Amino acid sequence: MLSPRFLLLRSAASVTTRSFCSGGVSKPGRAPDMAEGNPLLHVSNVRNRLREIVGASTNWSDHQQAMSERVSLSSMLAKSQSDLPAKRMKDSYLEVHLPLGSEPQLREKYLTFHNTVRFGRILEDLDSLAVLISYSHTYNGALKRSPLSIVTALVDKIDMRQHIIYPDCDIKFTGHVTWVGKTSIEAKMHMSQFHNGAYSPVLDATFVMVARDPENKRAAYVNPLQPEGPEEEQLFLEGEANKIRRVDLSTASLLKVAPTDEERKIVHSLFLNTLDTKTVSFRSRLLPPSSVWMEDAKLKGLEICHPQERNIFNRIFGGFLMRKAYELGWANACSYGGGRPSLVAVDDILFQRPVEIGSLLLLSSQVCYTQGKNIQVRVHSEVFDPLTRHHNTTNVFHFTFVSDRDVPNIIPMTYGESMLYLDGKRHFSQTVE
Ligand SMILES: CCCCCCCCCC(=O)SCCNC(=O)CCNC(=O)[C@H](O)C(C)(C)COP(=O)(O)OP(=O)(O)OC[C@H]1O[C@@H](n2cnc3c(N)ncnc32)[C@H](O)[C@@H]1OP(=O)(O)O
Repeated sequence: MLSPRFLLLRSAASVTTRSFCSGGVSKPGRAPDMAEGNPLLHVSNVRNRLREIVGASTNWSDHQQAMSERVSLSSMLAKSQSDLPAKRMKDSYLEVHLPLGSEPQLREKYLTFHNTVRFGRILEDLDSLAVLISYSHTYNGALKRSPLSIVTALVDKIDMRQHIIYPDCDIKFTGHVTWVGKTSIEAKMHMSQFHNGAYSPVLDATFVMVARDPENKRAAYVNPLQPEGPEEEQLFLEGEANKIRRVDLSTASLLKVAPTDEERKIVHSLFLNTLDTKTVSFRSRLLPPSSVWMEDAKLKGLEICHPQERNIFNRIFGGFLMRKAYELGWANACSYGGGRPSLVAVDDILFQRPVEIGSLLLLSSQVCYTQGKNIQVRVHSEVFDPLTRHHNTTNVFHFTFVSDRDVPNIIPMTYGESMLYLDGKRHFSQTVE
């Protein structure tokens, strides 16, 4: 679904003759709509808007006061979903600009050493946008503040449609709600970049957001969604199918059930390939040529969760967690493959529990599956409480990278590692399907 305004911008963009983004061209990658000062939502205003919607504090010292003010909004929550008016997809449609071409001072924050765009920053922007889209869907003009606390539950999928993101070309995000349950919302977003005189697609993302009460303690109803026309009906049906697929995937998780017959054969064949034929022993294992033991393909990190990284509900911002996990995963893929890997897909990032401010966040990345030039990386994050010494998983992230060369085969040694390998293979197959 495209709004008339979006169509107008696309046609304006298509008349320019600028060829490509390079440092030598004046005002490279500056889209006409940005150049003419079109008053569209600037990426840096998304978070300010979110703060206004929920009444979040701008100073950490005021956060308790802001939180207690929000508690009083509980009485504004709907008692059932049918008490809320149905919304259309266009009610939540948003278009946000990241003018890297028009605003050179903005580039610094997004720039990598290799003169590409930091994908971790894009993940942060997508997360904020998904939240704003969800608030647009649940907007109630009669209320000054929204009583809902909308959090990211899952990044279902991010498909890269091109690997290069230019650091000096304007970027545009668009998106809207495509499906709702009772308390959950699916938002689809698209990112495109102004290049060769027109916007071309860079990525498609699907996030699932969950609405909670003002204290973020229990689920809260969201407005139903009324699709209009066959295109929107189709999006809604896909959302329904996505929900069923997620349930099926979680039911078939290798943490709950045994691998399939075919998967068992794969694990056994990997095992046989590592046996030392000279010793006829189950215990003596040899690494096959051009291979790496899984144990040797890990990279770990620690984050101290400072107030600066808080979200509007005074927990750690999901986008920050994604950025940190992505950068660790990328560094691991980089050191594993020996080249500079590009991201192919992000899938199934699960936000299992919130990360409190002040937490010690342990991030652990593992290359878990390889095929040709492809590297599948899993990043696990957990908070560690130094007083109780308890560890609690908060997130699991899955990233698929492609290297510029063939990479060594990753080989599991233990049964647990074999399950990680199969899980990685399942995720990889999903992304290349
Ligand atoms: C100021 C600058 C920053 C501005 C940016 C603001 C951005 C704010 C966004 C964030 O940063 S959020 C931070 C990252 N996310 C989190 O910390 C969430 C951590 N996870 C949780 O708190 C819980 O796991 C969660 C609330 C997501 C789910 O809790 P429950 O498992 O108890 O949920 P419940 O069983 O009550 O189900 C509620 C709904 O969620 C759905 N759900 C739960 N887990 C899901 C999942 N994994 N995938 C899809 N849907 C899921 C579930 O189907 C159901 O939908 P329906 O009512 O529509 O049927």
